[in-house]
Amino acid sequence: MADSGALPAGFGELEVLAVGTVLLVEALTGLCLNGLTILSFCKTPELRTPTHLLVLSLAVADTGISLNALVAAISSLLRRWPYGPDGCQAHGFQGFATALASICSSAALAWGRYHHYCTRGQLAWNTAISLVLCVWLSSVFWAALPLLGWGRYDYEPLGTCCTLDYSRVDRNFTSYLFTMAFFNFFLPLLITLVSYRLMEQKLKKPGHLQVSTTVPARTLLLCWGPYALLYLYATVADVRSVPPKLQMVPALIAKAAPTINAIHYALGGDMVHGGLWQCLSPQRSQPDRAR
Ligand SMILES: CC1=C(/C=C/C(C)=C/C=C/C(C)=C/C=O)C(C)(C)CCC1
Repeated sequence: MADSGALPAGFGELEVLAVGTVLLVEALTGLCLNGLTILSFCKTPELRTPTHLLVLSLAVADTGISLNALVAAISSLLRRWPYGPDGCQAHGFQGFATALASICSSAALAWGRYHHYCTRGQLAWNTAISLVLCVWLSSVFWAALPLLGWGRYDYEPLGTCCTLDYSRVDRNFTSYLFTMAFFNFFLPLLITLVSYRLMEQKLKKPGHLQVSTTVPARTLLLCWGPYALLYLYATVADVRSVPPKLQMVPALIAKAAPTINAIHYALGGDMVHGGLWQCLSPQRSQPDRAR
């Protein structure tokens, strides 16, 4: 359906509408919640701490995923991809870069919190800025490689969004997939798991930790695990045996990550409570600066 407007193989009229609607809801909630997080950071000087810079990086990345989902939602509802093959490459690159930045920002934040809670010194601005730069430069680097010929972007089965193509499994695809997944999924997941485990061990006393130690790793696994499974499956078996509708499920699950992250890191923490609401009602108490 990329340009034609005809229904893609394996999808009915109602299913295309359902995918478009789910994507639209995910995109709009992700944009609103992460926009609120970014606004809180910009409007409240008390929130401008190195640890919150990592939350900001995550919110910016998640806004990028939500914008990507919005484009996919609109073209699904239009039932065609109006931006041509170059638009598909740009959409794949933008989606991939922001998705990888989101995964790596979660890991950076886990490490930042470990540093904050378990070592004596506060996280320094230099360290936080270097971490954010590393996250974004490495995400852009890995997302640019398919444009340069290592891996490639193509339409997802619905034909209304683009991502790393897994329909042609060759050495080029497998080598890119495993290297990229190692640096952008397994390593960040390991850093997240180890950081929160160490925090738990070090601060065993209840009430010491104001952050959940299990939600971040679970969110990474839940939101990006299905993609990892689909791509892994594509390397060992014929992916055409997976119904196209089922192939769209990981994309829909992953695009819920911006909403889950915003609820957990910003709305559940002091970012929005202490930030935006404080802007609106200045008589409120100052937020906990350290978290
Ligand atoms: C491939 C792959 C990964 C990344 C998937 C991404 C980043 C998908 C982004 C898709 C988008 C944004 C689609 C837009 O329509 C992981 C999780 C690192 C693990 C290994 C397999």
